[in-house]
Amino acid sequence: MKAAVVVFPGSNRERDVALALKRASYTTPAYVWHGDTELPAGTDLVVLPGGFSYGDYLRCGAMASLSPIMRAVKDHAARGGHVIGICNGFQILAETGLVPGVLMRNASLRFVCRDVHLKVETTDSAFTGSYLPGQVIRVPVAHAEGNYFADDETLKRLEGEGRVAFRYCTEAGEIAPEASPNGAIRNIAGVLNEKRNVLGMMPHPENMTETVVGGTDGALLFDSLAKALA
Ligand SMILES: NC(=O)CC[C@H](N)C(=O)O
Repeated sequence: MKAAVVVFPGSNRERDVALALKRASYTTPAYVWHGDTELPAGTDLVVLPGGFSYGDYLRCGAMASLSPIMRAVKDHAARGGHVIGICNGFQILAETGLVPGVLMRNASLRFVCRDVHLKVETTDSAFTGSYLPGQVIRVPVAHAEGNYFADDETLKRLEGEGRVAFRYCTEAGEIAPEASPNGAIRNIAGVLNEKRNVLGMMPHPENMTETVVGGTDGALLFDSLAKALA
């Protein structure tokens, strides 16, 4: 799997995600500067990492969505290439329209940094194929604008097409509003696009990939990708 990690001014998880990808695929990802206009030839997977692109000015992800590289990322996705946006990367995907919905300020109006539980709602994607259906995993969140919202029509389509990838839940797997760190509608933590080749998610699987940092539940996402895009 050939992966490219896009670096924006203010990204901060690019090395974490590169390490997680390298561990899963035994291949070192390329870093691509946001001002570049082309992806490395043969790129299978584009990663938009977490962070504070452009200092979160205007709205998280709004300015980064207009970076020169995003045209190449859109073309890659249109050709069926895979794209994952994590946290700030999800915000950038939502701003570009590559995934539906918006990320609003957390309901608490506070930055929330803690572990959460997620229910894997679909294993029918290159990102989630190595999980068990309905598996409850623990990964961290660290964001101020992760409050997912979409209109009723969009939600109906997302649910009907099995495109909600992850939902915040309790440790026992209950989809309870109090299990959500940000007030996201229907506890949605991650969504797929229509062709299922683009995933946006707020939590950070790349920060839960080794026991020494608290667990390995996030590693399966990168294993899924390494297998699907081998
Ligand atoms: N860790 C992140 O990517 C944070 C995203 C964004 N800066 C926010 O606070 O919502």
